[in-house]
Amino acid sequence: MILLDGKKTSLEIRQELKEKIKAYMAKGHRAPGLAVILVGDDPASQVYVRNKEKACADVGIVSKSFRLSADISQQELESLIQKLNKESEIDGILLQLPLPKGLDSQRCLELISPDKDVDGFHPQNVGKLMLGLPGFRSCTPAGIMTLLQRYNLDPAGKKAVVIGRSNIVGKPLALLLLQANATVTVCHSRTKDLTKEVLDADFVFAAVGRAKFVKADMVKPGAVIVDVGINRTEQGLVGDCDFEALKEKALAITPVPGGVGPMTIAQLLVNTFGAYKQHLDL
Ligand SMILES: NC(=O)C1=CN([C@@H]2O[C@H](COP(=O)(O)OP(=O)(O)OC[C@H]3O[C@@H](n4cnc5c(N)ncnc54)[C@H](OP(=O)(O)O)[C@@H]3O)[C@@H](O)[C@H]2O)C=CC1
Ligand SMILES: Nc1nc(=O)c2c([nH]1)NC[C@@H]1CN(c3ccc(C(=O)N[C@@H](CCC(=O)O)C(=O)O)cc3)C=[N+]21
Repeated sequence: MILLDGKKTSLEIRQELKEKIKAYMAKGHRAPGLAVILVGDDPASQVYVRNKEKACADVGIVSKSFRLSADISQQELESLIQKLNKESEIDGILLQLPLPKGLDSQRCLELISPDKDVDGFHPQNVGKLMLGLPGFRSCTPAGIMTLLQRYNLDPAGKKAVVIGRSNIVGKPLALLLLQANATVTVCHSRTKDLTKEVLDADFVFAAVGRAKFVKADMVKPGAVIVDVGINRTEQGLVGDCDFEALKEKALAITPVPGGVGPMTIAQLLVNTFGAYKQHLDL
């Protein structure tokens, strides 16, 4: 079994990025800048935002965090986004999701300038993904594709099953796999015979949000398994896949923690550097 080590791979990517940013700064350019907006006090979101800040500092991206109270108005949040859109030293804007009730996240995401949309959530970037045009890609799916590439696991011509169809993971992941020439099936809560679909797959991607949802008897021996799930249980952080049972059967598998999560953060840094280079060229 090959352990797809997202932690290690993300550190390699971060090291490479650090060198590139250093080279830009040595030429006299400003540092790249990322604005992170966190509304409310959801503990999980606070952990992610802290991890993102640390990762930025480590590679030389200046991160500016905006921690707003849960009772902020839609209007106030929109004004902050509009202000950040205009700031020349801010290359990327990340609005941590989910937002507290009463705030319209879709409206906010559409307000973020597409050239600063390092999360790849703006309809313009989503459309570009659909068309196969260059643009920002959602960090989790893009990070997963990079992880597979670094382990020389090519889904071209293979059967890929994605469980989950969210706008941030399942749907964009399915499009990236299609672009990589996989034959893609997307499953969800209304899928009739999930086991039958998953048993057929050479590559299984689980983004469901239910602890140990994918069991060993659901997958074909020799499949590649990518576990996106982050579930906080009494036994700690658990993925959507039953890792202990699946590791015997899989050709390769991602752990949780230490798999997809760190790759998501590395991709955010890569996207921010991409936005920075575009902004310097303008
Ligand atoms: N590691 C990382 O970087 C990231 C991890 N995550 C984690 O990944 C998981 C998924 O996140 P996200 O995509 O945002 O989740 P959502 O809750 O938005 O989507 C879950 C999907 O799973 C489907 N689903 C639910 N129950 C079943 C079922 N019984 N059978 C088949 N499909 C089912 C849903 O179907 P339907 O559409 O029909 O309701 C839905 O499409 C979560 O654990 C989240 O914490 C998320 C983002 C990044
Ligand atoms: N605008 C926006 N963009 C996002 O990309 C976004 C978001 N909102 N909202 C929430 C989800 C979730 N997400 C994760 C990122 C890193 C880890 C991560 O680093 N996980 C570590 C463990 C961290 C821990 O201990 O909790 C790991 O898997 O090893 C997990 C989940 C990004 N998301």
